[in-house]
Amino acid sequence: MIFICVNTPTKTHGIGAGFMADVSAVETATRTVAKHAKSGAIIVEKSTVPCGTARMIHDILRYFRPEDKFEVLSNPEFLAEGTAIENLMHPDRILIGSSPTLSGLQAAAALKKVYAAWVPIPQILTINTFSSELAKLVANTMLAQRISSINAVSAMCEAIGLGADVEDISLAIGKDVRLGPKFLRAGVGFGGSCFEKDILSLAYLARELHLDVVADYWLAVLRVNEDQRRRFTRNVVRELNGSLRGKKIAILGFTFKEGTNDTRNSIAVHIIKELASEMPREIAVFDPGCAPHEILEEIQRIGLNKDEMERVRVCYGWRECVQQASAVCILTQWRQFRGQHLGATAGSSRNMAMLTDDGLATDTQEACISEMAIRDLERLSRQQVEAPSDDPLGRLKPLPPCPKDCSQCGRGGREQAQEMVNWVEAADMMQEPRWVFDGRNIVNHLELQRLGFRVRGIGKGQILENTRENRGSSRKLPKELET
Ligand SMILES: NC(=O)c1ccc[n+]([C@@H]2O[C@H](COP(=O)([O-])OP(=O)(O)OC[C@H]3O[C@@H](n4cnc5c(N)ncnc54)[C@H](O)[C@@H]3O)[C@@H](O)[C@H]2O)c1
Ligand SMILES: O=c1ccn([C@@H]2O[C@H](COP(=O)(O)OP(=O)(O)O[C@H]3O[C@H](CO)[C@@H](O)[C@H](O)[C@H]3O)[C@@H](O)[C@H]2O)c(=O)[nH]1
Repeated sequence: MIFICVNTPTKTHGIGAGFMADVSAVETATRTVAKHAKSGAIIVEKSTVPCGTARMIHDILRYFRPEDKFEVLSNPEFLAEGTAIENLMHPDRILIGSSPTLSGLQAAAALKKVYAAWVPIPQILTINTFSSELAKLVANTMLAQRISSINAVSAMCEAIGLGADVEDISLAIGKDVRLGPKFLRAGVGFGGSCFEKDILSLAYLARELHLDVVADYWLAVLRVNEDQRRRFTRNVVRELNGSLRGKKIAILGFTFKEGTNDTRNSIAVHIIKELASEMPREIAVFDPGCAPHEILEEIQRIGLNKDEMERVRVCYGWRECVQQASAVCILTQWRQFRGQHLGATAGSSRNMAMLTDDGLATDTQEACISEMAIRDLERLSRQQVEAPSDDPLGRLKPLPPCPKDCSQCGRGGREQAQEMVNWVEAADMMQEPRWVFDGRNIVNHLELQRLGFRVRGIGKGQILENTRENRGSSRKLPKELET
């Protein structure tokens, strides 16, 4: 069995540029396979590809090896970055697409047997090749669609004000078993190397099939995502009185999501570009998962002009980043940003209501919940002892520890990069008006306000109203910032 897992980015030139998936790496890999594979080998297409790619692989093999027989299966990968091993060991499902011929079904059965070594049989689905290829694109598009839907709601909450809180809405609708609680976390939008390219690929297919309304429907998911991050940048500029000149902006979080060092198509990249055009004194960037030189290389690719680029500084720790900043923008959901002195729960007013001045829980319902949480924890830890190991054959090797002078860790070493943000200290280090723009709703907004920060989260109608009242300002904003 030969697995093809090469990259399939969006085409950047020629027909379909900006939409169609570029399958040239699959094509090249298939040629390599054609050169070396034993007759009868099963070729497993693991890359995310447009419908019909398995047939292309089959045609290439037939062209180069007309005498030999190969089966081509579609077996899309569903793992998410940061949880790859967990997703591999405990997948929701395994999808195997084959041709409906006897040899196709036999090949599918052979691959099923491989997975059956650790995946329960009912979770291994065998379907036809085209459905399998399409299912992968649809799965990613629908996950992204949920994020855009809740982000669209967050925009409405902010506009409504009056305490409308998107986190409360996520909680409320997620309890409906038909909707479920996952992928309802509002934020500055989704990034990464997969969602955008797969939506574009699905929309391109719809357009090719002359289904323009369908294509536009899927593309709206991306439009909401772009609007979400632009709205975030507009809000930063707007709250800083319409101009960033002379101000330092700290960016906490550069990777497209927590638990990875992947910066491909990160929301931070787009936001830094937009903020840089406002000519701030400095944009300081820090990410606990990403080597500073990698951040810099990625920013150099954004296409900032020389003047803009000179204003960007990549930092080795949060202190250096927030020092003298007028505003902090949190763009990735790293736990380190929640802070030493703040609760682990997000910035919802619902979570805050239970805290008194000394931080003790007063609400009996919340107290009850913590008791239940402790019981849950106990139950989980018991289950874990009984649960099968993630590595029953002992084949996974732990990563060797990082050397002291590791270039990936940078100047301050890994410890500095991993340090929790101390918001009390940050308050002293920052400049007025000490804004925190919480693009992932992860910090405790009330506690930060108590420390003297002005805080703006995503989809927090109430906080916007409070902030305005606190300032007692009826300042008129430039027209373009009002839109
Ligand atoms: N990254 C993810 O979390 C994820 C999850 C599910 C599916 N996918 C899909 O998996 C595929 C790969 O994604 P990725 O993120 O690993 O991409 P990647 O760019 O990180 O890795 C692709 C690798 O393929 C290699 N490669 C390219 N052409 C080759 C050739 N002809 N022969 C041998 N090697 C070749 C590249 O050198 C590179 O190491 C894509 O189709 C992607 O959509 C990715
Ligand atoms: O409620 C949510 C969940 C995620 N995100 C953002 O969405 C992006 C993507 O997150 P996630 O899906 O967890 O990471 P990926 O590694 O991109 O994984 C997706 O893309 C992979 C590649 O195709 C698929 O295999 C996975 O199933 C699919 O989840 C990140 O920027 C997240 O911050 C949100 O904003 N809100």
